[in-house]
Amino acid sequence: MLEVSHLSKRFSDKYAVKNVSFQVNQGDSFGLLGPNGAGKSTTISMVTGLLSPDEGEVTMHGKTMRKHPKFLKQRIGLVPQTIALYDTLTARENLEFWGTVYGITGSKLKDNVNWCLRVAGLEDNTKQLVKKYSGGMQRRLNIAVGMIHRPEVLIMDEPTVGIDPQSRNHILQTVKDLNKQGITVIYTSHYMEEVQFLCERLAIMDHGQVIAYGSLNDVRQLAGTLATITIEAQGDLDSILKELQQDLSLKNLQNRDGALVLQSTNAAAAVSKVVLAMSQHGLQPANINVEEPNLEAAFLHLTGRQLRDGGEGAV
Ligand SMILES: Nc1ncnc2c1ncn2[C@@H]1O[C@H](COP(=O)(O)OP(=O)(O)OP(=O)(O)O)[C@@H](O)[C@H]1O
Repeated sequence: MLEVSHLSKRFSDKYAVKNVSFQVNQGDSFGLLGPNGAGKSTTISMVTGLLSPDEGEVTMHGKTMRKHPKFLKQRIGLVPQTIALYDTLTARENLEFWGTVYGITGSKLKDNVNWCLRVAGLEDNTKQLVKKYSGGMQRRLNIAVGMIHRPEVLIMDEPTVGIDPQSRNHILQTVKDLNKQGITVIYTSHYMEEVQFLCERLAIMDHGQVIAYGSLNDVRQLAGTLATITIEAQGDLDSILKELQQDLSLKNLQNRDGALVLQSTNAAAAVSKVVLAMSQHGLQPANINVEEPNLEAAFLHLTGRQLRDGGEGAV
């Protein structure tokens, strides 16, 4: 549906984006993950037609941004990193203003405004001036403004930067709900937890280049790390340990103080195998804990660096 192929952009003689390619399918929730300065915003600016690439092409439904900018811009919405609202207007007035900028008028404008207010969860606050809104509500309205022309793809450039954890969780849930309603989402972030929570497919960027690309599971497992599963149960664990050791997909099985500990590349399948074996031996599993390999480990493996310093960005 949306194809980014071999995009490059230089500022002076330095590459901000170099040979970046990825594909976003209809209904995807696609993540663009990378540390500050990786080239995410520059990529997004080219995908939305705000910046012309030095090389490469952005194509949607077979039409290129270079030749058909209007066609693509009508189908792409952008939620910028900074809040772009008039705080002396109400939410409805802000949406009406941005709607007219897109050339939408009359009953279509009214319908679109009402739809945006509903999906952003702001229906009860339409008459309040935006300057009276909390930071989280302003962020939600900022998202709504990006959707006023009802785009097929909504691109979000780090929409949770600088907001409190409660508002962040609300925004993440809003994005998830929008995607469930069929809106294709491209979500950029330097928080791996957000991308893990929201996205099924992703590209990791570093120093202007895509260094990993694919499904969340594929990218997570680039580091080669296995999920670690711990299942506590009362009873004779040693007898089922021997049986489970026959299954080559279950690795490093141990009986550790009344808990079965094992590793696997497919945690869900492993848990159901162990739980089934336990119930066949009359054991009652309790406290199942799965530690999945994560994107942080994949980034560390690929670059030798941490994606972030830690502390921020917990979901
Ligand atoms: N207009 C510009 N002129 C010169 N250099 C730029 C310009 N825009 C971006 N850059 C540089 O290009 C590189 C990529 O920046 P970009 O903003 O795309 O990264 P990012 O991944 O979005 O990071 P952030 O989250 O900090 O915005 C950085 O080194 C940045 O300093």
